[in-house]
This record gives sequence, structure tokens and C-alpha cells, in this order.
Amino acid sequence: MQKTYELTVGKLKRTLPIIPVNQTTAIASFVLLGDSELAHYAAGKLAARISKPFDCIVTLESKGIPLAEELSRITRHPKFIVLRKSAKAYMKDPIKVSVKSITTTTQQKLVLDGYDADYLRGKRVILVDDVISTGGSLEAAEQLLKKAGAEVLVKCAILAEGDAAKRNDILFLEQLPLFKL
Ligand SMILES: Nc1ncnc2[nH]cnc12
Repeated sequence: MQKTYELTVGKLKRTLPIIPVNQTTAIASFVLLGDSELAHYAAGKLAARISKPFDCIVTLESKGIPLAEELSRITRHPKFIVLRKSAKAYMKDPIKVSVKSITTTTQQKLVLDGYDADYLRGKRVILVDDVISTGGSLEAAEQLLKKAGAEVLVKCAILAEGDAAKRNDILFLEQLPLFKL
């Protein structure tokens, strides 16, 4: 039988499958894509806890996108920027950093379009993702934003997984445990 974890985010409950990611660790798999109810609800909760004025929301492809979209509507910041997993032909001088996450075995990339980098210079940014786990993706995002000359005001996520829940530099709604195999 599939092992599961019962996640509660405020008034919402979700049953997450527990999936091994390597020889020693399993995660409760949280897939925000397609869950517009949770994306909207969580964005409202995060928005209520962001008190500082800011200029722009930035997220990471791909599971952060629905959350950033909702946050952008709720906070009336109609434009948000997505850090991509690969460079595209339509980008101008993309800026790349390498990133390692808990769910991927190989080294990945995080890419900021040069057009977006120009837009972000001097802007106060809210950096948002679905889950913060090892912090690798978040750190890569911060590197890109630093290179672009943006100031990261708040780093936030719906869930902080494993040791990330001990961090006091991130805003999150709920903890998510890691599972030892
Ligand atoms: N628990 C989780 N579910 C889905 N994606 C993740 N990325 C990091 N932790 C995750």
C-alpha cells in the first residue's frame, strides 16, 4: 500500500504520497500544479503576512508559478518574473547559475532572462516558491537576483521541509517532514 502524509494548510487538507528520492530519504510529494484552490488560499495567507512594500514578485519554474500568479493578483502587483530551468532563444543575454535540489539527481540550471534582469535592477523583490527544502534552489535564485542588482525583501513558501523549518530567514505556512528509509 502507498504510504501517505496528511498535510494541513489552514482550512485545507491534502493527502500526499511518500516517495523515495534517494537511498536514504523519502519526501511527502507536494505538487501544487493543478491545485488552484490551495494556490489561491496559500497566496492569501502569505500576502497577509507580507507587511513591507515591494516592487516585484519572483518565482522559480515550475511549481512556484501558480503561487506567484495568485500572489501577484492578491497583492495587485500585476507583473511577476519566473526564473527558468533553461535558457530560451528569445532571451537576451541569459544569466545562469547551477542548482542542486532534493528531487533531482543531476545538476540543474536556473536562468534569468537579461530583459528581466534589466527590469529587476534596484527593485525590492518577494521571492516565492512552493516548498523550501535544502535551500539550494532558493540560494541559486538569490544569486541571480544579486547579479541583477535586486534586493530580496522576503523569501517565502507554502512549506518548509526538513531542516528548512528551523530557518528564521524564510516565511512559510507549514512544516513538511522528511522520511528516513
Ligand atoms: N516534498 C516535496 N514535494 C515536491 N517537491 C519538492 N521539492 C522539495 N521537496 C518537495
